[in-house]
Amino acid sequence: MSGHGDPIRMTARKSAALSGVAEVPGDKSISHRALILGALSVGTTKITGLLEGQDVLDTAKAMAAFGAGVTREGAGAWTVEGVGVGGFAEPAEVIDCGNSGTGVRLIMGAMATSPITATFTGDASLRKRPMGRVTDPLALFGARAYGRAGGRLPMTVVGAAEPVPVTYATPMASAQVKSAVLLAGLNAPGQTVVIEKTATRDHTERMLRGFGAEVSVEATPEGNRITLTGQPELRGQTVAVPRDPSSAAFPVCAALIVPGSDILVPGVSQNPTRNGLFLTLREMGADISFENEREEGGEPVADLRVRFSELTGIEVPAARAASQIDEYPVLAAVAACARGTTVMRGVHELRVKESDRIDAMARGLEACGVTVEEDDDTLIVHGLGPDGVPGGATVATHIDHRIAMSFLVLGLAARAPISVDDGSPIATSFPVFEPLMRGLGAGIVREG
Ligand SMILES: O=C(O)C1=C[C@@H](OP(=O)(O)O)[C@@H](O)[C@H](O)C1
Ligand SMILES: C=C(OP(=O)(O)O)C(=O)O
Repeated sequence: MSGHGDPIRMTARKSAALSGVAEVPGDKSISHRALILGALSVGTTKITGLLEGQDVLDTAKAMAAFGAGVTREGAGAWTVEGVGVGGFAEPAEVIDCGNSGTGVRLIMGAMATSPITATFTGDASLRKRPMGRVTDPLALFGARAYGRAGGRLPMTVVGAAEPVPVTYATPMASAQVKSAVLLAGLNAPGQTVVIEKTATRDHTERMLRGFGAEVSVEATPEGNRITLTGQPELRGQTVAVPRDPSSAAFPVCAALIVPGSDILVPGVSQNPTRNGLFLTLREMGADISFENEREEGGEPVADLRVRFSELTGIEVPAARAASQIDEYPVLAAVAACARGTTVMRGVHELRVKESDRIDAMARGLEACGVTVEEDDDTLIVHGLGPDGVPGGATVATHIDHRIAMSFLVLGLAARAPISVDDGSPIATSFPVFEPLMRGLGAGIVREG
């Protein structure tokens, strides 16, 4: 949906201890991929636990527009009748990916090596985000892209009629770029290779293998070298989507900063390409125990028992950035409640998310009475300790779900309430955020 609806003003007030079980919904990254790989397979893919957030619903609609049969059978239960690699039909309508960078970039990759043309758009946030990072490598396969200045949406991609395989070293740590190249490589003859200096989330590689593609990963001095053999026959699968660790971050962080809290967050991914935040929080002194470690939906998971903790600021290494890239906003909120300074380095990529997240967090924290320093690639938060954050501000969320949720979490621990000007984007990734947080005892309300 490119139409961004009426803003929803929301407020969080200082909370009594949080308690209970926080069952967060399905992983957003895996949900997008389940739909796309299902569409590129022969036969039926049955998905359970699909995240029914707007980002993923927009991808489901897009897969139907490219010719797949996409049906909702029940809550989180979907089936996809695939068209096979190279089987995408030309969509008769503009593909609207709403707020989703993952959706648009992966779908561009998936269609770029078929002889079809598609036009993509999104909401006001997505239309500001750079697409050249994906269309540059797609051009090497023979695809062409025509967008607005700076490689912005709306953009038309003309797929390659005779695609050639590509070897591409990603210039930035981005699972979306890596995934777009691998998905394009599916319909190119021969081997497509992606080299990534820093490992990013590896769901595409894992799931491609699960759907029957040949994918190998080799550690080299230049980083991981991922090789895909083109033109496989992908076969429909059963996919049980595990819970989203990026959503789990919000109740986990809320429990850490609200005194007396003690909660359980089951089934949180321990995939090393996704678990950076939990390592960082432990280094800050967080009381988090990892119980019942097991595998769910092909991902290593654990139940997290989280208790309120007196936290200390740390230096978060740049090397960890990719494994917690979406968690920096809520980490910055937690850092405000820690004693001492938290230095987050290597975070430049945050500037090209749904908003410029370094700027959005810095301005919002300042409005709440927290001292912040930033440069292009660094965010530094001077913590005020538990019960030290004044709050009492309304923060601009810039159509960014993670900024909205981060400040609502901070409002649970601040001295005076914190409001966000628009909480509606929360529905893109975590549609049950409000009832889930209220179920733990958090005072989060809609205004007006
Ligand atoms: O591949 C994915 O599913 C994602 C990759 C990350 O983006 P980048 O590839 O831009 O780092 C992340 O921020 C996004 O929420 C989901
Ligand atoms: C960056 C995010 O998503 P996307 O890039 O898919 O819009 C996110 O969910 O934090």
